[in-house]
Amino acid sequence: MTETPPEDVAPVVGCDEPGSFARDVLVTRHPALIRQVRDAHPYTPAQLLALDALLGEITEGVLRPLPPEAHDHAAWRHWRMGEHVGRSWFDASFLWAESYFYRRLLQAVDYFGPGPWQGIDPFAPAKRAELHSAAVDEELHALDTLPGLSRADEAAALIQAALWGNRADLGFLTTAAESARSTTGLVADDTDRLWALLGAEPPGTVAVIADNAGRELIPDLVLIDHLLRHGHAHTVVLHLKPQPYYVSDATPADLVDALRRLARAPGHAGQVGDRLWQAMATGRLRPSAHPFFCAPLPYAAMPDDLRRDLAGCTLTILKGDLNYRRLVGDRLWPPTTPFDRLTAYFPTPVAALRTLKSDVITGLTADRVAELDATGDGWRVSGSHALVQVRGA
Ligand SMILES: O=P(O)(O)OC[C@H]1O[C@](O)(CO)[C@@H](O)[C@@H]1O
Repeated sequence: MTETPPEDVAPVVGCDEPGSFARDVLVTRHPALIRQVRDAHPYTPAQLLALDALLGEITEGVLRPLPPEAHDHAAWRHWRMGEHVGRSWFDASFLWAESYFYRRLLQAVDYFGPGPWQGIDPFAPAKRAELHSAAVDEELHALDTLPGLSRADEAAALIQAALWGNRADLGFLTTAAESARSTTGLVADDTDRLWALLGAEPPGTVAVIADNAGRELIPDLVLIDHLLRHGHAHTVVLHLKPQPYYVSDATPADLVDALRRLARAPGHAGQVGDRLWQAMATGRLRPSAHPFFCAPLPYAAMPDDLRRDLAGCTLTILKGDLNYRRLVGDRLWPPTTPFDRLTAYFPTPVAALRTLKSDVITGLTADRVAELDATGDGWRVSGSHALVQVRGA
């Protein structure tokens, strides 16, 4: 029997449904973020005016285009900006509206210049405060327990740390109630399959598509050190965002800050930091920041150069909620839709490590979904649940 391809039936996540999670992000989080950014730096009258105009536009107005002189105007035209201009923000898909929101926020604060504000990350104060917090001190100190663990226990601990590190997302924490929620469990756990894929001989190149800086990137880097050190990868390509995005997403500047924080830490964390510093110098850890990582599109639409770059890798590890949405297409799939089927297009085997912070979910059994729904705790969006899902070769 042929099954109906799920692509034909699953709607793209939109923002127009009253009471939906996506609509709430636009109605509540984006205005809150603009207010936060307003106070982040000593902005000029023109920048404050531009931020206020953006606030008015996203709440009551219609979507406006990027200025024609913007360096990426052509890219956004290609990404269908024209179709959205003059319409309500709520008419756009969730993925498109969020991505464009962050681009316009950077425009308002002159991030791309020219001028003195060029390259000043509006989210840097929040990222920096987190990176230098007592919580990170404690997490770095906790790494001193790793040398006492067996290789298998260390591997398991590092996957858990990288997985739950995804919960530390500054955008997600805009609403205080959410930060208070506790974690419960994994809705899917393919960790064994992940390690099986990482056992390739000889070790090849592993791609890691990073998510957040600071408290998420640090455990990611510790995992990367483990992969390099124990022969799971000869080289790791770490894909970062080329510009500030979704508040805390890691840019190359955030990678540098995290490496410095690790390298200057006492104990085991410092040793990890030194090794990674060295791995950067030898090219075994290679950062990359392709513009497509800030595009408002699913990964199925990735450009050929990125596809070619990834295609040489033995595995791609994707961190976080947004990467998961882009991986499976940001559609409201029936949750039992096979993850393998939806990710078959991806040029390498994939492993998604994500805490659940939006409606999209795939690859579960009907019983598991019923069980989760019965808890009534908003398991899809609250960040209380996580998953490790893997598609092999
Ligand atoms: O940092 P992550 O895990 O990608 O999460 C970002 C998530 O936050 C949101 O921007 C808002 O909750 C989601 O749309 C997005 O998927």
